[in-house]
Amino acid sequence: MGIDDHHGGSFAVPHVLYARRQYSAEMTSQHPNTPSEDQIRRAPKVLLHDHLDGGLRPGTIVDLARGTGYEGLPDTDPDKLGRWFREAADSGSLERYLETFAHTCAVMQTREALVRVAAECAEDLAADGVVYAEVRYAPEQHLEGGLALHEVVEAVNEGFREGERRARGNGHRIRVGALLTAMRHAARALEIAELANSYRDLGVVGFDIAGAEAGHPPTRHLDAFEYLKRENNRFTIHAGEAFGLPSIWQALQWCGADRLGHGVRIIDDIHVGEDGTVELGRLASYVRDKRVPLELCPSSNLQTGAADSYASHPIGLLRRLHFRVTVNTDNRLMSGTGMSREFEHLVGAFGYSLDDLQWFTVNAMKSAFIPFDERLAMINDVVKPGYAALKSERLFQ
Ligand SMILES: O=c1[nH]cnc2c1ncn2[C@@H]1O[C@H](CO)[C@@H](O)[C@H]1O
Ligand SMILES: [Zn+2]
Repeated sequence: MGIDDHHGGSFAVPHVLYARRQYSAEMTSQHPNTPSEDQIRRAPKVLLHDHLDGGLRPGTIVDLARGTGYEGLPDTDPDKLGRWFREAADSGSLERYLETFAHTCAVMQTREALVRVAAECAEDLAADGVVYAEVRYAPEQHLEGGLALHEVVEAVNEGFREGERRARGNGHRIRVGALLTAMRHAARALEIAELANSYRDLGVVGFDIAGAEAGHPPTRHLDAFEYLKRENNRFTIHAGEAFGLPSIWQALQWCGADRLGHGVRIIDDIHVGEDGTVELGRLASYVRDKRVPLELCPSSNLQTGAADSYASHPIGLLRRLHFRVTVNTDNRLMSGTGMSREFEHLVGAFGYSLDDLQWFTVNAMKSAFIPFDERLAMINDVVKPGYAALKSERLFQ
């Protein structure tokens, strides 16, 4: 059976792979480099795909709703509200998953709210051991309270700086860059791309498009991507999540995306034979040969129906085939997750070692949109020493 024989939006990975993976997971569970939960939390982590409006603390949503008079929340008890988001997002469809953002966006319409949410985002990521993050949001979704687009960007930037300061005060180091997202069903992509360009070197490191994928091809926003290329600016595109190879192909070959948001359905172009031999189609070969970064988000994929389980998530095969795989949270609130949690799921499913987690982290740092010399310094001076210190712990046990 081929990997592209999928039903109802999920992928069937051949049994031969399951069997082999389970065997190797058993073997590696005894491996001295298998990290504990505490080590995963302390490991330096790099996050490239995280939505600001998908990561609010439930208590903050309740506070902000009370302050602004928003009465649409499905619950005002923070614990119950958190559970509501996770369950409502667990719908098996991207469109239904996206409906939950109406509530978070509703309470993010003032300068104060945006500063607070951004500051808490940086603080929460830092407390989880994230040292570098690119956090995205759609400025056009935060104008209902009368803010102008540039005021939204400045409020979020102020929040990120405040969160970085607070994190430092708590003994954590983090650096956060913003990605400005345009909504793919709307028609403001060029305007948002121009906004991203005018705030480059001022806290904004790139551009993205998001929203429902089926029926909204990225080529609709070609003018925005061509503009950014002319400006030598960088962008990622949500592609290959709820829709398959044509979306990935357009994002890369028509739009010129530097990275793929998700890109998980590249698996449709990879054939694994009964005997375990692997054949890559032209597009999958291109993605691997050109080292196109895949911003994979395992928990999010389980909720939107893009994958069935962690153990059968295509990340296992893509990592084995040395695609430029990165691990991401997508929406921490809707998935009840964080970077440590995503790593824990993968360690549980695939028996990954600290070396594997370092590999994902170095991949992510290499693929970040900050300048090359800074990426290199983050890898050599922060990521590698951090993992080396963790790996050395077993010598003293
Ligand atoms: O996984 C996803 N796929 C596509 N769009 C998404 C995903 N997660 C969030 N958003 C969309 O991006 C907007 C800006 O952050 C969110 O409001 C949500 O509509
Ligand atoms: Zn996303």
